[in-house]
Amino acid sequence: MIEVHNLYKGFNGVEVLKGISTTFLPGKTNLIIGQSGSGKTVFLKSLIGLHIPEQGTVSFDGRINTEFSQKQKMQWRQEIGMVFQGSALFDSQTVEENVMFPLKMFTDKSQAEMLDRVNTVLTRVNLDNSNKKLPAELSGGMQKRVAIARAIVMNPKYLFCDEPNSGLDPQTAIVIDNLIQEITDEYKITTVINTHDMNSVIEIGEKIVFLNKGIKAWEGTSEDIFSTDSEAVVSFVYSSNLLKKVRQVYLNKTL
Ligand SMILES: Nc1ncnc2c1ncn2[C@@H]1O[C@H](COP(=O)(O)OP(=O)(O)OP(=O)(O)O)[C@@H](O)[C@H]1O
Repeated sequence: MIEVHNLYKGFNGVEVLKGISTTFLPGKTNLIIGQSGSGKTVFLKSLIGLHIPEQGTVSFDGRINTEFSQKQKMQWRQEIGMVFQGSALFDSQTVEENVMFPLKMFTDKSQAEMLDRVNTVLTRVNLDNSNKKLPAELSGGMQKRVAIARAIVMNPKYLFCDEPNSGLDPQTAIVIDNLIQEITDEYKITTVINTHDMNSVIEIGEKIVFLNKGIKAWEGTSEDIFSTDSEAVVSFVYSSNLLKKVRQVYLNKTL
């Protein structure tokens, strides 16, 4: 389980995260949602140590990440897979080289062992026969698959995804969401996803944390979110006229 306690982070005296506490469920897909600028990326980066919080703690199965020794930090880094916004693949490297990168960096496996592992995860994300292609030769959805393969190649305990659907059409976005959900279930990973895609909330939100102006304004499940009366959540969730109408018809509630 990932436990966050009273997390504060700001820049140049301006607070962005204002005392966030929550837990992310083990072996589940946990979503962080909220409007643009609500602090989702800063929060995600603070969880994985790319931002150092001014106050508060993040613990991974009871281990507080800011208290790690150098050796423990290296170990913990290897337990984390990350899918960055926009995939963040190395443009000049092939699919195979991109996915092999963490293995080369963190392990002393032989080339044959690494290749075997790379092929296993590429098959898992349904990307056989693309080993020698460059990212530019792939569609956006295929690039996300490569990014997911790279994120799971080290068999991580925790998977963090920053807007994994950005730039994808709605149908491809659902396929990528489902892939992340399947991998989470299969490998029992604790997955944390930043998104503002309501389809993701419906499809894969086993736990949802809603941020509003750097504060955790609500948390619950994808079932609860459509019936909550929290004003901030309602105005985020029902931001489209179509959903406003659905709310009116099915829940007999107006905004
Ligand atoms: N390195 C930084 N230095 C200064 N301010 C920052 C930095 N990173 C983020 N911020 C500020 O923190 C606030 C929250 O940004 P953040 O990127 O976390 O929002 P977000 O919810 O992820 O938005 P989006 O959905 O558009 O990606 C913004 O006002 C942003 O300008």
